Amino acid sequence: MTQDFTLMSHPPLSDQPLTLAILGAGAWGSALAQLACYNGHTVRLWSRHLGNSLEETVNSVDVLISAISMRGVATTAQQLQTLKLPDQIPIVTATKGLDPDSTRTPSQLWGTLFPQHPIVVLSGPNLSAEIQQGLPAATVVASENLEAAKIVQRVFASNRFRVYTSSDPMGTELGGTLKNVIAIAAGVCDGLHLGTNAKSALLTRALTEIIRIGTHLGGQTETFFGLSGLGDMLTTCNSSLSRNYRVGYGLAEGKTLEQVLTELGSTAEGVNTTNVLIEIAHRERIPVPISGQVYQLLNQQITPQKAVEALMERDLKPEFYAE
Ligand SMILES: NC(=O)C1=CN([C@@H]2O[C@H](COP(=O)(O)OP(=O)(O)OC[C@H]3O[C@@H](n4cnc5c(N)ncnc54)[C@H](O)[C@@H]3O)[C@@H](O)[C@H]2O)C=CC1
Ligand SMILES: O=C(CO)COP(=O)(O)O
Repeated sequence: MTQDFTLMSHPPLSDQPLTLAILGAGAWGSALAQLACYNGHTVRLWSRHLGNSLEETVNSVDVLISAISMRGVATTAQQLQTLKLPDQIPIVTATKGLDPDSTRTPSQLWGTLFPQHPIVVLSGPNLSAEIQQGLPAATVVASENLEAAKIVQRVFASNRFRVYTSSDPMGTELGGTLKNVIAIAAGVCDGLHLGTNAKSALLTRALTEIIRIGTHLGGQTETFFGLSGLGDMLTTCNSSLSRNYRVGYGLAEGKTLEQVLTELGSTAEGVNTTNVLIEIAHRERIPVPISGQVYQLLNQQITPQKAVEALMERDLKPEFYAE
């Protein structure tokens, strides 16, 4: 049994109504389903908890969208490989995380398992609760296959959701992924009441750190100044709607990580992303001072106050220098 969604729709900006499969019926999958239904598309929503058939869900769809948490991406993609996907349909990944086993991004996982399909990354400053309320927002759809990105752009674009295309999937994906680590740091900063100057310093230096890692891994510098980079960082680091921000805030209040995650009861990708990022940074010798302190904090190696001290007392240097 598959679940077909039809909510109140408005005249679509897309050329014709399509049938979409959305995998993951959590906060983000549901918000994406609402946006697609608003444009008159038929949405089949699948999750392991709904108990519906994955095979029936993907049968004859025009676009497949994954909004599964990182921990479910590899197994779900492997499960899909055993089924028949319609030829060459775009696969859209909206997950913001890094795979702990391979240290790869979701789009890399999908691309390896489905080489015949164009892979499109969807990422931007998109707190699902605001989108579900119908508030205006913008996002980026990025792919090496620009035609596929344009199809996805038309699927979601409306008077409440502005969608830009990009030809830099890696940069677009990493911006949304790495800012979750920084959102934890921003939550700590606000939870300790360090003030506006400290927060601006943190976010500005964090953007430099994200660009250093992101370009090393293949993203383009300019992408990190766009919606999926700086844009998403500003949203997530300034909103108590962000679960990653709430993790940092809770730790600053003296709660344990376990306590914070239990209270949250939902996905905070930044915790796993920090651990995987530090593994990559050690392996590739990339300096990541802010993420390094978040790592120590999450792994109970340092207190929030000591993490701030450690960042303030680093070696003095010019603001901009060549690596
Ligand atoms: N909530 C938001 O505002 C946004 C979330 N995202 C990203 O979307 C992804 C999902 O986030 P949410 O929907 O908020 O999380 P959620 O916790 O509300 O939902 C997670 C979904 O993933 C599924 N899932 C988890 N483990 C699985 C497994 N092992 N196998 C199969 N399915 C599994 C769950 O059943 C659920 O449908 C995350 O990577 C998040 O960073 C991106 C943009 C906005
Ligand atoms: O990615 C998000 C907003 O763009 C959602 O942030 P959280 O996962 O921290 O809630």
